[in-house]
Amino acid sequence: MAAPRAVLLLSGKRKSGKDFVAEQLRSRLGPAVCCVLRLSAPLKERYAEEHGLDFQRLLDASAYKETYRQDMIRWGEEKRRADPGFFCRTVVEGVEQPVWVVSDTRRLSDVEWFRDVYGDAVQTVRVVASEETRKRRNWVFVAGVDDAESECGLDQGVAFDWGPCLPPGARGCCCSVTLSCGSGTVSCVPCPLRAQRRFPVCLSCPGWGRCLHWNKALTLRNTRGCVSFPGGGGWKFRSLGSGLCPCPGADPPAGGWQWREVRFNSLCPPGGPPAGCLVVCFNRLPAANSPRIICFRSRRLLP
Ligand SMILES: Nc1ncnc2c1ncn2[C@@H]1O[C@H](COP(=O)(O)OP(=O)(O)OP(=O)(O)O)[C@@H](O)[C@H]1O
Ligand SMILES: C[C@@](O)(CCOP(=O)(O)O)CC(=O)O
Repeated sequence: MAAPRAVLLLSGKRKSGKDFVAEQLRSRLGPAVCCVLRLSAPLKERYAEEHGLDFQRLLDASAYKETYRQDMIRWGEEKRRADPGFFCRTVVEGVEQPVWVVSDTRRLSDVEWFRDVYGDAVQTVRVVASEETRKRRNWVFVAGVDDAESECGLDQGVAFDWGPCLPPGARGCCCSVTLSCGSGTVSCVPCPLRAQRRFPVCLSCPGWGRCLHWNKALTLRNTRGCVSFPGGGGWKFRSLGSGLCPCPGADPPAGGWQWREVRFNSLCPPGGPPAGCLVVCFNRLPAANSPRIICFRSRRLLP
């Protein structure tokens, strides 16, 4: 088996479109170049065998699959406890194409396995759809599934290489922002990424966050005039109040945060954004006066 040139690990909530995106990639690149790997395929196959079910029906986006999801999760987690790399090893067996798209990465242990084995070839991709869209695709919240590791295992802890909020043509990020509060403490923004509920994201922790309520939580001053929103009239950055972040010393300083430097780049600098930067990626402009969606990717704590 040849080593892959690229391994794209797709993750995202149920009905966000992971399989759809994976198929798009495969059809654009062609089956000789790209193959779609599903960690859940060997899981579903064995589960179907053991439980006398229809394996093919567990593979598609059907109600049939959803009936068994919770029990498949339980069953798969038992297997993973015994051998965390079991499903990963099984899906890569005999694959010859140079580009692999793993369409259902759900757990940190899966990301770690691929990174350990394939190193820099691995790229993490977050697929995101709004709750409304997912509902239109027949998603309904199920306790024990949507609030469990299977759905939330990668909400934190991975700084995704690719996200949903890049403007057309941008790679990596569309602007980078350096934050300083003068005292070196960290700030947090409330973030509804997880099931649209507000939860704290610490800017010192790597990972993607998304702030839908920018007026309440995060506003920016567009110092260079490179990015503007219709009807916005400039951006401000406000104090967020306290009690949002679990990290010690995380409260914003008196008077709120200030910008030390704001850089807007159309492309990420080679090697990624400078250390200590908060990388902010802006979604396509929404209609005037609708809530702005600001996605950000944080790096490390600023000095
Ligand atoms: N961008 C899109 N445009 C149109 N339809 C889409 C798009 N993305 C997904 N869909 C449709 O939404 C449904 C759910 O998508 P998909 O199965 O890819 O989601 P998923 O994230 O893989 O879900 P699951 O976690 O349940 O496997 C499918 O019927 C798919 O065709
Ligand atoms: C049981 C499970 O593999 C089902 C995944 O199905 P799908 O990717 O939504 O088609 C989910 C999990 O492993 O947690």
